[in-house]
Amino acid sequence: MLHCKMLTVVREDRILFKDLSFTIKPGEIVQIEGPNGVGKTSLFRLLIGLSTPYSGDIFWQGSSIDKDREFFYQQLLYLGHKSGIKPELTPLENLQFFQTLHAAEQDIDLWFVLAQVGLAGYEDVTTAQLSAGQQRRVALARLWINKCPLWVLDEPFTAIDKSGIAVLESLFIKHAEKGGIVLLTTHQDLRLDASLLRKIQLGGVAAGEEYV
Ligand SMILES: Nc1ncnc2c1ncn2[C@@H]1O[C@H](COP(=O)(O)OP(=O)(O)OP(=O)(O)O)[C@@H](O)[C@H]1O
Repeated sequence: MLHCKMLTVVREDRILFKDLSFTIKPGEIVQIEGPNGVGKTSLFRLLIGLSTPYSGDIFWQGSSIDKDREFFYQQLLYLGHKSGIKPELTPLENLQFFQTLHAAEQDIDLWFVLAQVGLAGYEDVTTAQLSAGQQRRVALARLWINKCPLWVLDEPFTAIDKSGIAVLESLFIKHAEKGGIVLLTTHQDLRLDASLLRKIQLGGVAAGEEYV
């Protein structure tokens, strides 16, 4: 379970959000919503330890993440605006690299994974030569091989076409069914059934959504 308690973030003397609290249970897919600049990425940066809140705390499995950050990071897969892939390596080598460095499935067929993200036939091409969407797909392929329960995905669908988004939505459902958590931001309209997707609105209240 992920619990954010009374988080306040200030940037350049401006309060982005104040006393933000929410809890996400295993099996939930949660979209943080809000207009450009409202603080979605800033919230995620708190989660991954790239910045600290002005006040408040974040709890994972009942303990403050400050108490055992190493444990928390082992449980967390983060995908940010920058894909974190190595352009000089092939898609296959990128996944092998990820598999070696992180808690990842070792027995999974990486050719199968690359086919899942629509990169069959591109396994051995230098990633730098791929299109923007294909490069993003290389980064997203990590979702198939990681073993982390908590996925924090900042705009995962950037440059991804409609069929790619549908494949990812199915993967999110599978992850949630196994007790995982998907926390994401996107400006795309998701096709996930409303019963499967919880929305948390930053910076205002929209109909049918939750303001925290
Ligand atoms: N390190 C920083 N120093 C100063 N200001 C910052 C810093 N990081 C973010 N900000 C400001 O905080 C605000 C929120 O930025 P953030 O990236 O969290 O928004 P966002 O909701 O993710 O936006 P978008 O939908 O455009 O991705 C912006 O006005 C940004 O300029």
